[in-house]
Amino acid sequence: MPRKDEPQDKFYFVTIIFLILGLGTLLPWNFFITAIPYFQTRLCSEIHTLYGNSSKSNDFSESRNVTTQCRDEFNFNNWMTLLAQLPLLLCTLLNSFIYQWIPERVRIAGSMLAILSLFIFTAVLVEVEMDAQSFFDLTMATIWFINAFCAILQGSLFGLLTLFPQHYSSMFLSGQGMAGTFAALAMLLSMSSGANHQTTALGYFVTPCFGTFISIICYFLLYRLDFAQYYLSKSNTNSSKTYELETKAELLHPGEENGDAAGQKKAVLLLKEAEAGGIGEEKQSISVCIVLKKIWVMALTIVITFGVTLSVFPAITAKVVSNSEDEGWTKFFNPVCCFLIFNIMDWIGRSITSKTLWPGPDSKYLPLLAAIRFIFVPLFMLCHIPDHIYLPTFFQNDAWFIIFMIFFSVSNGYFVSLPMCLAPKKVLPHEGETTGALMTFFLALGLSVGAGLSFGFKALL
Ligand SMILES: Nc1nc2c(ncn2[C@@H]2O[C@H](CO)[C@@H](O)[C@H]2O)c(=O)[nH]1
Repeated sequence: MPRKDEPQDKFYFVTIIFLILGLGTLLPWNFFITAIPYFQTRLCSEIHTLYGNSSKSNDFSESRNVTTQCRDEFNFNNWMTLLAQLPLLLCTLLNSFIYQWIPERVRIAGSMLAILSLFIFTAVLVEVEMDAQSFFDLTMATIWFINAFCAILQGSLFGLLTLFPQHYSSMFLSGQGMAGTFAALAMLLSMSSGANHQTTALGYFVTPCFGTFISIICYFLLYRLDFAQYYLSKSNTNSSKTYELETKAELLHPGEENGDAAGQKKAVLLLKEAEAGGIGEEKQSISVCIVLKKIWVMALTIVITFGVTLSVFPAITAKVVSNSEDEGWTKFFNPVCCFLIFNIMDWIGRSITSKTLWPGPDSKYLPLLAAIRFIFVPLFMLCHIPDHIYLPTFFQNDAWFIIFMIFFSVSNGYFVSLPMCLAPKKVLPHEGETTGALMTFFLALGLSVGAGLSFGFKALL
Protein backbone atom coordinates (compact mmCIF):
# COMPACT_ATOMS: atom_id res chain seq x y z
CA MET A 1 0.00 0.00 0.00
CA PRO A 2 1.48 3.42 -0.91
CA ARG A 3 1.98 5.76 2.01
CA LYS A 4 -0.07 8.95 2.11
CA ASP A 5 2.95 11.24 1.75
CA GLU A 6 4.28 9.31 -1.25
CA PRO A 7 4.01 11.24 -4.54
CA GLN A 8 2.19 9.58 -7.44
CA ASP A 9 3.72 8.47 -10.73
CA LYS A 10 1.81 11.07 -12.76
CA PHE A 11 0.82 9.90 -16.25
CA TYR A 12 3.12 6.89 -15.67
CA PHE A 13 6.07 9.10 -16.66
CA VAL A 14 8.56 7.21 -14.49
CA THR A 15 7.23 3.86 -15.75
CA ILE A 16 7.70 4.98 -19.37
CA ILE A 17 11.16 6.39 -18.63
CA PHE A 18 12.37 3.07 -17.19
CA LEU A 19 10.91 1.22 -20.18
CA ILE A 20 12.87 3.49 -22.55
CA LEU A 21 16.04 3.21 -20.44
CA GLY A 22 15.73 -0.60 -20.55
CA LEU A 23 15.33 -0.48 -24.31
CA GLY A 24 18.37 1.81 -24.55
CA THR A 25 20.65 -0.64 -22.72
CA LEU A 26 20.25 -3.50 -25.21
CA LEU A 27 20.18 -1.34 -28.36
CA PRO A 28 23.92 -1.74 -29.11
CA TRP A 29 23.92 -5.57 -29.03
CA ASN A 30 20.70 -5.87 -31.02
CA PHE A 31 21.45 -3.20 -33.64
CA PHE A 32 24.82 -4.74 -34.39
CA ILE A 33 23.64 -8.35 -34.70
CA THR A 34 20.63 -7.42 -36.83
CA ALA A 35 22.95 -5.56 -39.22
CA ILE A 36 25.18 -8.59 -39.86
CA PRO A 37 24.31 -8.69 -43.61
CA TYR A 38 25.36 -5.03 -43.94
CA PHE A 39 28.74 -5.69 -42.32
CA GLN A 40 29.26 -8.76 -44.48
CA THR A 41 28.56 -6.75 -47.61
CA ARG A 42 31.15 -4.17 -46.59
CA LEU A 43 33.73 -6.82 -45.76
CA CYS A 44 33.27 -8.42 -49.15
CA SER A 45 33.47 -5.25 -51.19
CA GLU A 46 37.23 -5.53 -51.58
CA ILE A 47 36.91 -8.98 -53.16
CA HIS A 48 34.16 -7.69 -55.44
CA THR A 49 36.49 -5.02 -56.73
CA LEU A 50 39.32 -7.53 -57.09
CA TYR A 51 37.18 -9.66 -59.34
CA GLY A 52 36.11 -6.66 -61.34
CA ASN A 53 32.54 -6.65 -60.05
CA SER A 54 32.08 -3.14 -58.78
CA SER A 55 28.29 -3.18 -58.79
CA LYS A 56 26.79 -2.35 -55.43
CA SER A 57 23.94 -4.42 -54.11
CA ASN A 58 20.68 -2.60 -53.56
CA ASP A 59 19.89 -4.11 -50.21
CA PHE A 60 21.40 -6.08 -47.36
CA SER A 61 19.86 -9.34 -48.51
CA GLU A 62 22.10 -9.43 -51.56
CA SER A 63 25.01 -9.82 -49.22
CA ARG A 64 23.83 -13.42 -48.88
CA ASN A 65 24.97 -14.10 -52.44
CA VAL A 66 28.08 -12.05 -51.85
CA THR A 67 29.14 -14.05 -48.77
CA THR A 68 29.06 -17.25 -50.75
CA GLN A 69 31.63 -15.73 -53.09
CA CYS A 70 33.94 -14.32 -50.51
CA ARG A 71 34.65 -17.09 -48.00
CA ASP A 72 33.83 -15.05 -44.87
CA GLU A 73 37.53 -14.90 -44.04
CA PHE A 74 36.97 -12.40 -41.25
CA ASN A 75 34.70 -14.72 -39.25
CA PHE A 76 32.70 -11.57 -38.61
CA ASN A 77 29.65 -13.10 -36.85
CA ASN A 78 31.80 -15.01 -34.39
CA TRP A 79 34.16 -12.16 -33.52
CA MET A 80 31.24 -9.79 -33.18
CA THR A 81 29.46 -12.11 -30.72
CA LEU A 82 32.60 -12.68 -28.67
CA LEU A 83 33.71 -9.04 -28.60
CA ALA A 84 30.21 -7.99 -27.55
CA GLN A 85 29.87 -10.49 -24.71
CA LEU A 86 33.40 -10.51 -23.22
CA PRO A 87 33.18 -6.84 -22.15
CA LEU A 88 29.84 -7.66 -20.48
CA LEU A 89 31.58 -10.28 -18.37
CA LEU A 90 34.60 -8.07 -17.60
CA CYS A 91 32.62 -4.88 -16.95
CA THR A 92 30.12 -6.70 -14.75
CA LEU A 93 33.10 -7.51 -12.53
CA LEU A 94 34.65 -4.05 -13.00
CA ASN A 95 31.43 -2.27 -12.13
CA SER A 96 31.32 -4.02 -8.77
CA PHE A 97 34.52 -2.11 -7.89
CA ILE A 98 34.14 1.24 -9.64
CA TYR A 99 30.69 1.96 -8.23
CA GLN A 100 32.40 3.12 -5.05
CA TRP A 101 34.67 5.65 -6.77
CA ILE A 102 32.71 7.00 -9.74
CA PRO A 103 29.36 8.66 -8.97
CA GLU A 104 26.31 6.99 -10.43
CA ARG A 105 25.31 10.02 -12.56
CA VAL A 106 28.75 10.13 -14.16
CA ARG A 107 28.66 6.40 -14.91
CA ILE A 108 25.13 6.44 -16.36
CA ALA A 109 25.27 9.71 -18.31
CA GLY A 110 28.89 9.09 -19.36
CA SER A 111 28.09 5.59 -20.68
CA MET A 112 25.04 6.82 -22.59
CA LEU A 113 27.02 9.67 -24.18
CA ALA A 114 29.78 7.23 -25.15
CA ILE A 115 27.20 4.83 -26.68
CA LEU A 116 25.63 7.72 -28.61
CA SER A 117 29.04 8.82 -29.94
CA LEU A 118 29.87 5.27 -31.02
CA PHE A 119 26.51 4.87 -32.80
CA ILE A 120 27.11 8.21 -34.59
CA PHE A 121 30.58 6.96 -35.53
CA THR A 122 29.05 3.73 -36.95
CA ALA A 123 26.51 5.76 -38.96
CA VAL A 124 29.26 8.03 -40.32
CA LEU A 125 31.34 4.98 -41.25
CA VAL A 126 28.55 3.90 -43.61
CA GLU A 127 29.53 6.82 -45.87
CA VAL A 128 33.29 6.33 -45.60
CA GLU A 129 34.97 4.09 -48.16
CA MET A 130 37.87 2.02 -46.82
CA ASP A 131 39.52 -1.34 -47.28
CA ALA A 132 37.88 -4.37 -45.67
CA GLN A 133 40.62 -4.96 -43.08
CA SER A 134 40.44 -1.40 -41.71
CA PHE A 135 36.65 -1.56 -41.69
CA PHE A 136 36.78 -4.85 -39.77
CA ASP A 137 39.26 -3.48 -37.18
CA LEU A 138 37.30 -0.28 -36.64
CA THR A 139 33.98 -2.14 -36.34
CA MET A 140 35.40 -4.62 -33.82
CA ALA A 141 36.85 -1.81 -31.71
CA THR A 142 33.45 -0.06 -31.82
CA ILE A 143 31.64 -3.26 -30.79
CA TRP A 144 34.02 -3.83 -27.88
CA PHE A 145 33.72 -0.30 -26.48
CA ILE A 146 29.99 0.14 -27.10
CA ASN A 147 29.25 -3.11 -25.23
CA ALA A 148 31.66 -2.24 -22.43
CA PHE A 149 29.83 1.05 -21.83
CA CYS A 150 26.56 -0.79 -22.19
CA ALA A 151 27.55 -3.22 -19.39
CA ILE A 152 28.44 -0.33 -17.06
CA LEU A 153 25.16 1.37 -17.96
CA GLN A 154 23.11 -1.80 -17.32
CA GLY A 155 24.81 -2.46 -14.00
CA SER A 156 24.41 1.11 -12.80
CA LEU A 157 20.75 1.33 -13.83
CA PHE A 158 19.97 -1.93 -12.05
CA GLY A 159 21.61 -0.46 -8.98
CA LEU A 160 19.38 2.61 -9.31
CA LEU A 161 16.33 0.40 -9.70
CA THR A 162 16.86 -1.14 -6.28
CA LEU A 163 15.71 2.24 -4.88
CA PHE A 164 12.36 2.01 -6.68
CA PRO A 165 9.38 -0.31 -6.18
CA GLN A 166 9.60 -3.64 -7.98
CA HIS A 167 7.20 -2.65 -10.77
CA TYR A 168 9.90 -0.37 -12.23
CA SER A 169 12.37 -3.25 -12.51
CA SER A 170 9.76 -5.20 -14.48
CA MET A 171 9.26 -2.26 -16.83
CA PHE A 172 13.00 -1.91 -17.31
CA LEU A 173 13.30 -5.62 -18.17
CA SER A 174 10.36 -5.38 -20.58
CA GLY A 175 12.16 -2.49 -22.28
CA GLN A 176 15.29 -4.66 -22.59
CA GLY A 177 13.17 -7.41 -24.12
CA MET A 178 11.78 -4.95 -26.69
CA ALA A 179 15.19 -3.77 -27.93
CA GLY A 180 15.67 -6.71 -30.32
CA THR A 181 12.22 -6.29 -31.84
CA PHE A 182 12.88 -2.56 -32.22
CA ALA A 183 16.12 -3.29 -34.10
CA ALA A 184 14.44 -5.87 -36.37
CA LEU A 185 11.61 -3.44 -37.17
CA ALA A 186 14.09 -0.62 -37.88
CA MET A 187 15.87 -2.96 -40.29
CA LEU A 188 12.61 -3.94 -42.02
CA LEU A 189 11.52 -0.32 -42.37
CA SER A 190 14.81 0.88 -43.79
CA MET A 191 14.96 -2.09 -46.19
CA SER A 192 11.42 -1.58 -47.41
CA SER A 193 12.17 2.09 -48.17
CA GLY A 194 13.59 0.86 -51.49
CA ALA A 195 16.68 3.09 -51.13
CA ASN A 196 20.11 1.87 -52.12
CA HIS A 197 22.27 -0.16 -49.77
CA GLN A 198 24.21 2.81 -48.38
CA THR A 199 21.14 4.94 -47.64
CA THR A 200 19.37 1.95 -46.10
CA ALA A 201 22.33 1.33 -43.79
CA LEU A 202 22.53 5.01 -42.87
CA GLY A 203 18.80 5.18 -42.07
CA TYR A 204 19.13 2.03 -39.98
CA PHE A 205 22.08 3.25 -37.87
CA VAL A 206 20.58 6.70 -37.34
CA THR A 207 17.64 5.03 -35.49
CA PRO A 208 19.66 3.89 -32.43
CA CYS A 209 21.29 7.35 -32.32
CA PHE A 210 17.82 8.79 -31.77
CA GLY A 211 16.95 5.95 -29.39
CA THR A 212 20.03 6.62 -27.26
CA PHE A 213 19.49 10.38 -27.40
CA ILE A 214 15.94 9.93 -26.12
CA SER A 215 17.29 7.63 -23.35
CA ILE A 216 19.69 10.40 -22.26
CA ILE A 217 16.85 12.94 -22.11
CA CYS A 218 14.71 10.46 -20.18
CA TYR A 219 17.49 9.87 -17.66
CA PHE A 220 17.89 13.58 -16.93
CA LEU A 221 14.12 14.02 -16.83
CA LEU A 222 13.95 11.40 -14.11
CA TYR A 223 15.69 13.74 -11.67
CA ARG A 224 13.08 16.43 -12.33
CA LEU A 225 10.06 14.32 -11.44
CA ASP A 226 8.84 14.47 -7.85
CA PHE A 227 7.94 10.82 -7.80
CA ALA A 228 11.42 9.76 -8.92
CA GLN A 229 13.09 12.27 -6.61
CA TYR A 230 11.27 10.76 -3.66
CA TYR A 231 12.96 7.39 -4.31
CA LEU A 232 16.25 8.76 -5.64
CA SER A 233 16.78 10.78 -2.47
CA LYS A 234 17.26 7.44 -0.71
CA SER A 235 20.55 7.08 -2.55
CA ASN A 236 21.84 10.07 -0.59
CA THR A 237 21.36 8.25 2.66
CA ASN A 238 22.76 4.93 1.47
CA SER A 239 25.04 4.11 -1.41
CA SER A 240 23.20 1.71 -3.66
CA LYS A 241 25.16 -1.35 -4.62
CA THR A 242 25.61 -1.02 -8.29
CA TYR A 243 27.06 -4.15 -9.70
CA GLU A 244 24.77 -5.49 -12.39
CA LEU A 245 21.79 -6.36 -10.28
CA GLU A 246 19.94 -7.62 -13.29
CA THR A 247 19.09 -10.85 -11.62
CA LYS A 248 18.23 -9.12 -8.44
CA ALA A 249 15.58 -7.14 -10.24
CA GLU A 250 14.33 -10.35 -11.79
CA LEU A 251 14.69 -12.14 -8.49
CA LEU A 252 12.01 -9.90 -7.16
CA HIS A 253 9.58 -11.06 -9.82
CA PRO A 254 8.34 -14.48 -8.89
CA GLY A 255 6.36 -13.60 -5.83
CA GLU A 256 4.56 -10.79 -7.54
CA GLU A 257 3.94 -12.60 -10.77
CA ASN A 258 2.67 -15.77 -9.19
CA GLY A 259 0.73 -14.15 -6.42
CA ASP A 260 2.69 -16.42 -4.08
CA ALA A 261 2.66 -14.92 -0.58
CA ALA A 262 5.97 -16.42 0.57
CA GLY A 263 7.69 -15.21 -2.56
CA GLN A 264 6.21 -11.78 -2.13
CA LYS A 265 7.40 -11.60 1.45
CA LYS A 266 10.89 -12.60 0.33
CA ALA A 267 10.79 -10.01 -2.43
CA VAL A 268 9.89 -7.28 0.03
CA LEU A 269 12.67 -8.40 2.37
CA LEU A 270 15.16 -8.35 -0.50
CA LEU A 271 14.09 -4.88 -1.48
CA LYS A 272 14.26 -3.63 2.11
CA GLU A 273 17.71 -5.11 2.40
CA ALA A 274 18.83 -3.33 -0.76
CA GLU A 275 17.30 -0.11 0.49
CA ALA A 276 19.14 -0.47 3.74
CA GLY A 277 22.44 -0.60 1.86
CA GLY A 278 22.78 -4.36 1.59
CA ILE A 279 24.45 -6.82 3.81
CA GLY A 280 27.90 -6.18 5.22
CA GLU A 281 30.97 -7.00 3.17
CA GLU A 282 32.18 -9.46 5.77
CA LYS A 283 28.96 -11.41 5.82
CA GLN A 284 28.78 -11.31 2.03
CA SER A 285 32.23 -12.78 1.55
CA ILE A 286 31.46 -15.58 4.00
CA SER A 287 28.18 -16.49 2.35
CA VAL A 288 29.37 -16.71 -1.28
CA CYS A 289 30.27 -20.43 -1.06
CA ILE A 290 27.14 -21.26 0.90
CA VAL A 291 24.94 -19.39 -1.56
CA LEU A 292 26.72 -21.01 -4.48
CA LYS A 293 26.02 -24.44 -2.99
CA LYS A 294 22.33 -23.59 -2.83
CA ILE A 295 21.97 -22.10 -6.28
CA TRP A 296 24.44 -24.09 -8.38
CA VAL A 297 21.61 -25.84 -10.26
CA MET A 298 20.15 -22.47 -11.32
CA ALA A 299 23.60 -21.06 -12.12
CA LEU A 300 24.44 -24.09 -14.28
CA THR A 301 21.07 -23.82 -16.05
CA ILE A 302 21.64 -20.18 -17.05
CA VAL A 303 25.20 -20.92 -18.24
CA ILE A 304 23.96 -23.87 -20.36
CA THR A 305 20.99 -21.93 -21.76
CA PHE A 306 22.97 -18.88 -22.87
CA GLY A 307 25.92 -21.10 -23.81
CA VAL A 308 23.73 -23.00 -26.29
CA THR A 309 21.92 -19.88 -27.54
CA LEU A 310 24.96 -17.74 -28.24
CA SER A 311 26.85 -20.66 -29.81
CA VAL A 312 24.51 -20.50 -32.80
CA PHE A 313 22.64 -17.20 -32.49
CA PRO A 314 23.49 -15.06 -34.37
CA ALA A 315 26.80 -16.52 -35.63
CA ILE A 316 25.24 -19.52 -37.45
CA THR A 317 21.53 -18.59 -37.72
CA ALA A 318 22.37 -15.35 -39.55
CA LYS A 319 24.11 -17.44 -42.22
CA VAL A 320 20.96 -19.32 -43.11
CA VAL A 321 19.56 -18.17 -46.44
CA SER A 322 16.10 -18.64 -47.90
CA ASN A 323 15.72 -21.38 -50.45
CA SER A 324 12.80 -19.64 -52.12
CA GLU A 325 12.78 -18.20 -55.64
CA ASP A 326 10.63 -15.30 -54.50
CA GLU A 327 12.91 -12.24 -54.34
CA GLY A 328 10.67 -10.32 -51.94
CA TRP A 329 10.65 -13.18 -49.44
CA THR A 330 14.39 -13.82 -49.80
CA LYS A 331 15.12 -10.18 -49.09
CA PHE A 332 13.21 -10.12 -45.80
CA PHE A 333 13.96 -13.71 -44.73
CA ASN A 334 16.87 -12.80 -42.44
CA PRO A 335 15.41 -9.85 -40.49
CA VAL A 336 12.01 -11.54 -40.13
CA CYS A 337 12.75 -15.25 -39.67
CA CYS A 338 15.99 -14.90 -37.74
CA PHE A 339 15.75 -11.70 -35.70
CA LEU A 340 12.09 -10.70 -35.45
CA ILE A 341 10.89 -14.22 -34.65
CA PHE A 342 13.71 -14.74 -32.13
CA ASN A 343 12.95 -11.56 -30.22
CA ILE A 344 9.17 -11.95 -30.13
CA MET A 345 9.28 -15.63 -29.14
CA ASP A 346 12.08 -15.02 -26.61
CA TRP A 347 9.86 -12.43 -24.96
CA ILE A 348 6.89 -14.87 -24.94
CA GLY A 349 9.12 -17.56 -23.39
CA ARG A 350 10.15 -15.19 -20.60
CA SER A 351 6.51 -14.28 -19.97
CA ILE A 352 5.52 -17.94 -19.51
CA THR A 353 7.33 -17.94 -16.14
CA SER A 354 4.66 -15.60 -14.82
CA LYS A 355 2.16 -18.48 -15.26
CA THR A 356 4.24 -21.51 -14.32
CA LEU A 357 7.62 -22.24 -12.78
CA TRP A 358 7.74 -25.90 -13.81
CA PRO A 359 9.72 -28.02 -12.79
CA GLY A 360 10.07 -26.02 -9.56
CA PRO A 361 13.00 -24.96 -7.35
CA ASP A 362 13.88 -28.45 -6.08
CA SER A 363 14.28 -30.08 -9.45
CA LYS A 364 17.82 -31.32 -10.11
CA TYR A 365 16.95 -31.93 -13.76
CA LEU A 366 16.80 -28.29 -14.76
CA PRO A 367 20.32 -28.19 -16.29
CA LEU A 368 19.53 -31.42 -18.15
CA LEU A 369 16.33 -29.94 -19.58
CA ALA A 370 18.27 -26.84 -20.64
CA ALA A 371 20.95 -29.08 -22.18
CA ILE A 372 18.32 -30.73 -24.42
CA ARG A 373 18.34 -27.42 -26.32
CA PHE A 374 21.75 -28.46 -27.60
CA ILE A 375 19.82 -30.36 -30.29
CA PHE A 376 19.23 -26.99 -31.99
CA VAL A 377 22.96 -26.68 -32.74
CA PRO A 378 23.08 -29.48 -35.37
CA LEU A 379 19.57 -28.61 -36.56
CA PHE A 380 20.59 -25.04 -37.44
CA MET A 381 23.91 -26.21 -38.85
CA LEU A 382 22.05 -28.46 -41.29
CA CYS A 383 19.78 -25.68 -42.56
CA HIS A 384 20.31 -23.94 -45.90
CA ILE A 385 23.74 -22.28 -45.45
CA PRO A 386 25.57 -21.55 -48.72
CA ASP A 387 28.93 -21.52 -46.85
CA HIS A 388 28.74 -25.27 -46.07
CA ILE A 389 32.07 -27.02 -46.60
CA TYR A 390 31.75 -30.26 -44.65
CA LEU A 391 28.03 -30.51 -43.94
CA PRO A 392 25.14 -31.08 -46.31
CA THR A 393 21.96 -28.97 -46.31
CA PHE A 394 19.51 -31.37 -44.77
CA PHE A 395 16.64 -28.96 -44.12
CA GLN A 396 16.11 -27.36 -47.51
CA ASN A 397 12.71 -25.87 -46.83
CA ASP A 398 12.53 -22.44 -45.12
CA ALA A 399 9.71 -23.75 -42.93
CA TRP A 400 12.18 -25.96 -41.03
CA PHE A 401 14.31 -22.99 -40.06
CA ILE A 402 11.25 -21.05 -38.91
CA ILE A 403 9.99 -23.99 -36.79
CA PHE A 404 13.44 -24.49 -35.21
CA MET A 405 13.71 -20.76 -34.53
CA ILE A 406 10.32 -20.63 -32.79
CA PHE A 407 11.15 -23.50 -30.40
CA PHE A 408 14.73 -22.28 -29.92
CA SER A 409 13.69 -18.76 -28.90
CA VAL A 410 10.70 -19.69 -26.71
CA SER A 411 12.85 -22.20 -24.83
CA ASN A 412 15.66 -19.61 -24.52
CA GLY A 413 13.27 -17.11 -22.93
CA TYR A 414 11.80 -19.74 -20.59
CA PHE A 415 15.12 -21.26 -19.45
CA VAL A 416 16.67 -17.82 -18.92
CA SER A 417 13.78 -16.52 -16.86
CA LEU A 418 13.14 -19.74 -14.91
CA PRO A 419 16.45 -19.99 -12.98
CA MET A 420 16.30 -16.24 -12.31
CA CYS A 421 12.89 -16.66 -10.74
CA LEU A 422 13.76 -19.86 -8.87
CA ALA A 423 17.16 -18.86 -7.43
CA PRO A 424 15.74 -16.60 -4.70
CA LYS A 425 13.44 -19.39 -3.55
CA LYS A 426 16.55 -21.41 -2.68
CA VAL A 427 18.22 -18.82 -0.41
CA LEU A 428 17.56 -16.95 2.81
CA PRO A 429 16.42 -13.32 2.52
CA HIS A 430 19.80 -11.92 3.66
CA GLU A 431 21.53 -13.91 0.89
CA GLY A 432 19.47 -12.23 -1.82
CA GLU A 433 22.04 -9.67 -2.86
CA THR A 434 24.87 -12.20 -3.15
CA THR A 435 22.52 -14.44 -5.14
CA GLY A 436 21.74 -11.55 -7.50
CA ALA A 437 25.39 -10.73 -8.08
CA LEU A 438 26.31 -14.41 -8.59
CA MET A 439 23.47 -15.10 -11.03
CA THR A 440 24.40 -11.98 -13.00
CA PHE A 441 27.98 -13.21 -13.20
CA PHE A 442 26.83 -16.65 -14.46
CA LEU A 443 24.48 -15.02 -16.99
CA ALA A 444 27.40 -13.05 -18.46
CA LEU A 445 29.59 -16.17 -18.27
CA GLY A 446 27.01 -18.17 -20.24
CA LEU A 447 26.87 -15.48 -22.94
CA SER A 448 30.68 -15.47 -23.24
CA VAL A 449 30.96 -19.27 -23.25
CA GLY A 450 28.37 -19.42 -26.05
CA ALA A 451 30.22 -16.75 -28.02
CA GLY A 452 33.44 -18.77 -27.66
CA LEU A 453 31.75 -22.04 -28.73
CA SER A 454 30.39 -20.38 -31.87
CA PHE A 455 33.92 -20.42 -33.37
CA GLY A 456 34.04 -24.21 -33.06
CA PHE A 457 30.61 -24.77 -34.62
CA LYS A 458 31.37 -22.36 -37.46
CA ALA A 459 34.53 -24.36 -38.26
CA LEU A 460 32.43 -27.53 -38.56
CA LEU A 461 29.98 -26.10 -41.09
N1 LIG B 1 20.25 -9.92 -19.92
C1 LIG B 1 21.02 -9.74 -20.96
N2 LIG B 1 20.81 -10.51 -22.00
C2 LIG B 1 21.59 -10.33 -23.07
C3 LIG B 1 22.61 -9.38 -23.12
N3 LIG B 1 23.21 -9.47 -24.33
C4 LIG B 1 22.55 -10.45 -25.00
N4 LIG B 1 21.57 -10.96 -24.23
C5 LIG B 1 20.61 -12.02 -24.55
O1 LIG B 1 21.14 -12.84 -25.55
C6 LIG B 1 20.06 -13.39 -26.31
C7 LIG B 1 20.37 -13.25 -27.77
O2 LIG B 1 20.30 -11.92 -28.18
C8 LIG B 1 18.79 -12.68 -25.87
O3 LIG B 1 18.06 -13.54 -25.04
C9 LIG B 1 19.31 -11.48 -25.10
O4 LIG B 1 18.45 -11.08 -24.06
C10 LIG B 1 22.83 -8.56 -21.98
O5 LIG B 1 23.70 -7.70 -21.94
N5 LIG B 1 22.00 -8.79 -20.91
